[in-house]
Amino acid sequence: MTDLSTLWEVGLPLAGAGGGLGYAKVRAPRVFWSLVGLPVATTRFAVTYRSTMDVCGLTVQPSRLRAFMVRNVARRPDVQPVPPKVRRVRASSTGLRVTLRLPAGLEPADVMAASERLRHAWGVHSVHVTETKPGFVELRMTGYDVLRKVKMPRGVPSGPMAVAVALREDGTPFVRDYLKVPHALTLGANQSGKSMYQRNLIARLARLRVALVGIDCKRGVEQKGFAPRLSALAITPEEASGLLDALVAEMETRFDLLSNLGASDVWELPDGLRPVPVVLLVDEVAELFLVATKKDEERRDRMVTQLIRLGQMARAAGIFLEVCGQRFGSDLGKGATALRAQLTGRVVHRVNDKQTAEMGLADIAPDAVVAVTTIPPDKPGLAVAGDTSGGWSRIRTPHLTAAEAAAICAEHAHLTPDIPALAPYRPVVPTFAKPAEPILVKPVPATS
Ligand SMILES: Nc1ncnc2c1ncn2[C@@H]1O[C@H](COP(=O)(O)OP(=O)(O)OP(=O)(O)O)[C@@H](O)[C@H]1O
Repeated sequence: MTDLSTLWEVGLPLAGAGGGLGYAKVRAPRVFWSLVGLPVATTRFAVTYRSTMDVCGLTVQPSRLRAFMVRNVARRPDVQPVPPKVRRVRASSTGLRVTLRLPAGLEPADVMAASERLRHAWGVHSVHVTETKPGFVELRMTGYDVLRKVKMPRGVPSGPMAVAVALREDGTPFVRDYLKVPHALTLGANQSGKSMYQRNLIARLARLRVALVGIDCKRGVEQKGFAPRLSALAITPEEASGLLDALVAEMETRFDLLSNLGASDVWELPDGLRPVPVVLLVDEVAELFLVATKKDEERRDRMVTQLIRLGQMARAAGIFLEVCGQRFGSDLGKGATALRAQLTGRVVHRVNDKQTAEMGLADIAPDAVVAVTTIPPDKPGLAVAGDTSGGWSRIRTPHLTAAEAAAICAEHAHLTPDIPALAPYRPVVPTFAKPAEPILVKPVPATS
């Protein structure tokens, strides 16, 4: 029997009567796309490429030399407009990727502006346009909504600190590369999928040679399950304050080492001398800013200062920040916006108001703010990821239960590095006592 949960809506281009191409929406398994939709869409692309580019306004007038050759050598009276040259076509389980060389007179923005027209012309779910190098663009076409049920593509991202944590709507993985973007902020309302994002991140990082450090002031409800793979965990604001002090001390020790060895960055050191990279995961940053008494205020100010110091300097020492929260504006308290400015990787899930979306994205990718406000509540895990280049994309994490993530952490517990400065915060991993062996009593007959 067909499992209805695996059915996908596939735009299936059909050859209609009279040679015209029709378009039918059918409910079909995802594999159907690979078996039928993809070959049909590829053929349709190949057959209609020139005419589609022409009607979508993506052709230019031929050069004089070309026009001369067409008329006098090929002996054709009409000289056709020239579309971009197709340099490469690659098919994948989610769609097609086509590399185009743009002729003089066309720019990537022209192709981007026509992407909606191309999508309809070829009957695919989406067409995304990316400039790969000057003069070249890549059309990424997907045959169905890849974010509906996320399946990560195979293959590992390159780089010692890079993990594929979610899928982009163009079918490519969203890679969190700490060497490119050292610190990041994840925002979202209740039930928007923030914990799922962190869970995926931890599950991927757990496999690398990296120390994971958690701050989860909700008494550890989110992060305690990952204890076997955590080098340190703080579950109260008091512990968080001590842990941040310890991390700053560790950063200073690492700078002493760099200075003694004449290096400016831990990645310049040979493998044997390089301190293990540390990723600090803060579950709900607002908890660190909350104050009830004057004494709390001092601790809060100290913690925020330490976080800002880590944000400003820790990258070179191999310490990276991954901060999560519902909101992150100046209303949190002193130092909030200074800290936010250090967290340049931004992932914003569904939020309760436009203002929160602006807190997350307005300073780095203003166009993305509107995209955040359109995230529907019935699609938890869907988010908008922005980067400092002003670009942004819709992403969604694969579904991963807390138990699955905890199992991955337990499996990779042997990779957990010991960092002496953080030793007082190393979580105690609960060991469950083995049930006692049942005592076998030899039955004695009642009559004996
Ligand atoms: N990528 C996803 N795919 C499918 N379901 C998801 C995804 N992300 C989150 N969910 C579901 O949405 C619900 C809320 O997710 P999650 O706990 O991560 O949200 P949250 O933002 O951390 O919420 P809170 O702030 O209340 O803790 C969960 O039931 C989870 O299973």
